Amino acid sequence: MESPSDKIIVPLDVPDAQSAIALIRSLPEVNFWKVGLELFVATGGEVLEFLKDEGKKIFLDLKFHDIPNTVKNATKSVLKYDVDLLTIHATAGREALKAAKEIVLEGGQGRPKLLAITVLTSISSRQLAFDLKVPIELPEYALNNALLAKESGMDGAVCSPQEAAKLKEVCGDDFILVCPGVRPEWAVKGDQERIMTPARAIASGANYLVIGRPITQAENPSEAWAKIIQEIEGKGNRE
Ligand SMILES: O=c1ccn([C@@H]2O[C@H](COP(=O)(O)O)[C@@H](O)[C@H]2O)c(=O)[nH]1
Repeated sequence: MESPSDKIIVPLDVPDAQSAIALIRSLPEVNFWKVGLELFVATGGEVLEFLKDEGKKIFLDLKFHDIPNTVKNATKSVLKYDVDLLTIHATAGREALKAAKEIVLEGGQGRPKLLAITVLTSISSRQLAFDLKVPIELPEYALNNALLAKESGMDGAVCSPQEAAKLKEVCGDDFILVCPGVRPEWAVKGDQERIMTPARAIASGANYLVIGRPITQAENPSEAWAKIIQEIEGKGNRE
């Protein structure tokens, strides 16, 4: 059985390879790292190669959102990095999602697993309705996007832990749910809108939690990591 530490993905939201490598070295207990837009735009594949050499798992969170042909070719370019997870916005549409899946299947490695972004965890119900003018409730919209992703061959979705239980129930156990928007009670929310504590997020059905600033910006990141693991194990949380 997977231990809580296998379920936590820590984002390398730093501006250069030097800072990324320092962070990776300072947290040897972390096995799964996320490389997102900030670091990938700055460094390309450099840190991905370092992570591979260190035997770490990689979530490449590039959140593709483009026409099918571009998503297909960008996914093809990702194959050379041999990463574990890759993200595409569900709102890129059915054809873009299917095109990405076809390219991964053609690659024959069974990787990366493809995850669709349902609704960014920084978006509130109010923003969805008033800024983005989406005329349905947020949980229903997230579920709709997850179902579109599943029908299009995606392996899973990125969602808020607040939507995880419903998405698991409807999309099934083998549909991987990766949840950012995770905040221990002692951490600040920052720009995240739809949050939940780590223990509750796991109990709600999240397969993986993405936890960044509560760990990486902590005075002692190793202690913050250990505290989160203890809270998930039920030793020390107040839930
Ligand atoms: O809906 C989404 C999709 C991706 N993210 C990414 O997760 C981390 C969260 O970091 P924190 O510091 O724990 O807020 C970050 O890299 C985002 O790009 C997300 O937050 N929400």
